[in-house]
Amino acid sequence: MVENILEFQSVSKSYGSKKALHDVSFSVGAGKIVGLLGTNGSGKSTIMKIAAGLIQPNRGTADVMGNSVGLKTKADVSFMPDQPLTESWMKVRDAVHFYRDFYPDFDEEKAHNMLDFMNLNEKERITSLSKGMNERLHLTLTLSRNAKLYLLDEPIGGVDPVARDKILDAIVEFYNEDSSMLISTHLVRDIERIFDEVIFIREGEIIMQQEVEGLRIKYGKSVDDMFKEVYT
Ligand SMILES: Nc1ncnc2c1ncn2[C@@H]1O[C@H](COP(=O)(O)OP(=O)(O)OP(=O)(O)O)[C@@H](O)[C@H]1O
Repeated sequence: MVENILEFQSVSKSYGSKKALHDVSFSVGAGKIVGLLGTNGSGKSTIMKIAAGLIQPNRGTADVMGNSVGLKTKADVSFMPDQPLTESWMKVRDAVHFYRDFYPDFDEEKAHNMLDFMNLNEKERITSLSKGMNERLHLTLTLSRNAKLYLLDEPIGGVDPVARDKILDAIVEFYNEDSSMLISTHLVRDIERIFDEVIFIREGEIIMQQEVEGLRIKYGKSVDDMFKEVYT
């Protein structure tokens, strides 16, 4: 069995002359939910896009299940980008069918159950959904694949605090424990309860990877307290 589902080793990435990641190394173990925490522009989305195989690092290696990120690993990875992938003409139902036809590992029954849980109407047009409802839909589509690794980029940025709790419950409930999850966010306090481990990133560099339990015991602090301390 491969121990690390995702592994970055000394990854650097620049956009033109702008450095986004510098010598980034971390891993996501099997069965773990890991928070990727950092302020705006710290490099979270860049990490997600590299892991999803959408962009290439300039230096270093990124592996999923022991394979270098590429065509082969895309089948193991379900990515929820911070911008929706669906088309404006679609109804919720069309989006589900689109994913079902596109991904062989898509579980349609799970999608219907999750849509119910999320209070989403399958007849609704995607263009008429609010930002928060759109996020619920994309989370549903992303989690309804039977993937090894789920990458969620800011999954709760657009939803109100009450709905956030519901969405986190959905992540925990519908998450398959044989797989792993990397979730980027700067809304640390709202989401920290679901993390096994957290990674702090600042200006393109990893400054800490720690088990949440360890953090509480070693420093006597919540992840949110630690986050505020590191970033202010
Ligand atoms: N396509 C691009 N072209 C040029 N610079 C970019 C591009 N994408 C990202 N950057 C820069 O790279 C750095 C990291 O960006 P990234 O989007 O990875 O951060 P982030 O932590 O996801 O931020 P946010 O929380 O605001 O989404 C930022 O300085 C950003 O301006």
